[in-house]
Amino acid sequence: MFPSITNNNNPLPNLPIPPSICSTEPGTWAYDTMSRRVDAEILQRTWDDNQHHWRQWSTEHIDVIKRFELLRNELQNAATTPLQHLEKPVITSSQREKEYQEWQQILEPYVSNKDTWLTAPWMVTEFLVYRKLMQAIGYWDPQSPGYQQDPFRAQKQAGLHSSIASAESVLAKLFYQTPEVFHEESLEAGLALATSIALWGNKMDLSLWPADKEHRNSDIFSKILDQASQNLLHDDTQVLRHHCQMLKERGGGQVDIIVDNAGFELVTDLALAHYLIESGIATTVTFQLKSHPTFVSDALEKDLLETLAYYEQLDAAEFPACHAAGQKWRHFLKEGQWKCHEDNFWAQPYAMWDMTEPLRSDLVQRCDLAFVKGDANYRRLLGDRIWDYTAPFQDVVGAYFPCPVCALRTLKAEIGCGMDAEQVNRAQELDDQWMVNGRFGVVHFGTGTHEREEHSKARNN
Ligand SMILES: O=P(O)(O)OC[C@@]1(O)O[C@H](CO)[C@@H](O)[C@@H]1O
Repeated sequence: MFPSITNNNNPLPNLPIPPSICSTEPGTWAYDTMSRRVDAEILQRTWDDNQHHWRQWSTEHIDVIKRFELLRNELQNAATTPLQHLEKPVITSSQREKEYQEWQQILEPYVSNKDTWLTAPWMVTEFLVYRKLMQAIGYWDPQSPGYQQDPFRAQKQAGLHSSIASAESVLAKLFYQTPEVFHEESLEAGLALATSIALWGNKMDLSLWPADKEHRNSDIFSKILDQASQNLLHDDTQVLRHHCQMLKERGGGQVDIIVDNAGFELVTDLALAHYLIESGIATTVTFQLKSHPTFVSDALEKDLLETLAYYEQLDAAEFPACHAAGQKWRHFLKEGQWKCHEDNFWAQPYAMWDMTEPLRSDLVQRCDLAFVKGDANYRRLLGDRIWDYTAPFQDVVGAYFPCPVCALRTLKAEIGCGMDAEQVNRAQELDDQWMVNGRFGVVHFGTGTHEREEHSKARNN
């Protein structure tokens, strides 16, 4: 078995690497996703939202509808359709060439092995759906009417607009009802609240909970936050607090947020980033974002900028906390306290121990703490492999990650580590869907490889 698909010399987990999750077992979430859900729910909804444009777009140059239907057809026959390499795209930059070559390398073992959409690792096939969708609409082809067009735009906007009541309540709670949290020396209450908001924001994922206008006026999120502590299956908030305290005492560090979904979850990440700057934990927060639309709601830089623009123009009388936050966020961005970075790696199925360059070296040399948001990113932290649920997070992730890392994840896939056996038993007894319905969450902290300390020691000697 090959633990790595890039054959690099990156550090690996500290335990033997278990097999990958595939989508061959009926009754599992992976099987349901790849044999039904991506086609019948996700691509069907994408069709409903886009068919009007696509009918107009199909030109002699690119038949979007035909290519979209070919993809759907493959997925409708997922059990018998072997994976194929991607079509050679229009190469407009060295970045595009690199991305294409990386996909060739990712797919090669499964194409050679004649694996199908179900027998290849789930992580690879699920990311491939979205990569093929981008190719179908000509997302990178300047001649295509689909060039740089986000097929999930309507759903992302609905997510942003429909969650405004929840956002107003949560931003008021963090920034106005408890202003002392910013100045508190111990970081006790503020960090716990800000991370809890960002963690449970991950529950509101559009691919599972399609947004609609009906919810605009209801504050669903407060109820979720009220149940937060009883639904945590592992909580490293205290260890995280010690690390953040150290950063604050050093005058603030460079903190990254490896972002997951646009819409409400992104607002909760912006709230966390806001807290990190104002509390003095961070001098800079870098948002690590996807380089193309994927997994329906995953955020790109343009989604973050649209969110900010939407919040700052909200009526200050109706939504005072959202409006004020929007203005503050604009200031952070303008002053360089917030930065955005898109990278192909975040939209690819590599295990995180196969992180590509120059991203990995950047995290080693620059980043003092990376928050990793959401389920799909967490799956990649674990290489989407079947670890024992009780395997320590430090051995699985902390041992190889290029910098100190904190995962904030609600459970939406049958995978996990770092949980006490009693907590796993409790969740199993309470809910037979405990691994996939987003009801339960974890806060995990890992030290990372300490390469940065080693580099600076070597420099100083
Ligand atoms: O990353 P997120 O938004 O928290 O969750 C992504 C997700 O909805 O997609 C996959 C199934 O399609 C699972 O990893 C997970 O359930």
